[in-house]
Amino acid sequence: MDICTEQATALQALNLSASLGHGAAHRQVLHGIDVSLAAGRWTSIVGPNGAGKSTLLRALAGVLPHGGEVLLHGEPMPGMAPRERARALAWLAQSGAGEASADDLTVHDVALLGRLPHQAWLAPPGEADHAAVERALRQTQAWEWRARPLGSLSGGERQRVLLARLLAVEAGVMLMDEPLANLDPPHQADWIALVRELVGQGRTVVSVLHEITLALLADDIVVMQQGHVRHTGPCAEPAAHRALEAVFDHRIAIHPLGAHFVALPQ
Ligand SMILES: Nc1ncnc2c1ncn2[C@@H]1O[C@H](COP(=O)(O)OP(=O)(O)OP(=O)(O)O)[C@@H](O)[C@H]1O
Repeated sequence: MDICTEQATALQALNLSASLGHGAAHRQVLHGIDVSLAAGRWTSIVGPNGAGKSTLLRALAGVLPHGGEVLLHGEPMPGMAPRERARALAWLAQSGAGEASADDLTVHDVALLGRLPHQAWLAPPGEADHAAVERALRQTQAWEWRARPLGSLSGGERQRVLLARLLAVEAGVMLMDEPLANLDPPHQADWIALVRELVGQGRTVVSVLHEITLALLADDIVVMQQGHVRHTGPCAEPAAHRALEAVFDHRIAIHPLGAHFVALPQ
């Protein structure tokens, strides 16, 4: 079932394929993926280790060469002006992926990087940029650390700053790879509340998550295995739960808990 039969589509992959590695390590990682991600909803992408979740997210973010097409609001991404695209779609990389180079920057300056797509070439940041950065750092409770170098923070604190950088973009579509990595349970709950708030404002959130119980709090789910999408649909549907159990070799079982669902190891 297509997620977006009734909603507008924010992002769409058409026959998407991608390969990684060179020489003997070269391998095809995504195999002809067709998926539609609904606008104004929160979609979780889940699947076993190595299923291709991060690769799919990177291809959707336009940061990985790929075959097939990615459409953002119906428009082919390569045809969009880079700044326009960077304002419309923001991406949070998997924790630790290429962020060490920002270690000497202050927390404030890291978050300010999220405003680059809004700034004129070589122009200093304006009032709107500073306001967006403060808002974002307060949303992730990172404002107090604004003068500290990123490299001096713990893993979870750092993750909250990188999340603030993404929020500072104020993009309509936000892709997040393992946004809950290193976050303690209260900050995981804060992130979920924040996503609900963003979706309530009409934004689109797509997150790769490993914790299935948390992933099932989303509106929709994309279940991946071995570079293929095995299922897409609303999180509450039994077909999604059966697909999840199958891709994890029935080593998890999904049970209802009040209005939600929990995934328990078998
Ligand atoms: N540089 C690379 N060269 C070759 N293969 C790679 C490379 N990077 C990743 N892969 C392979 O691509 C596949 C998909 O990786 P990807 O990181 O997208 O999976 P994932 O579903 O996000 O995994 P995880 O849950 O472990 O984070 C894996 O089998 C991985 O081994």
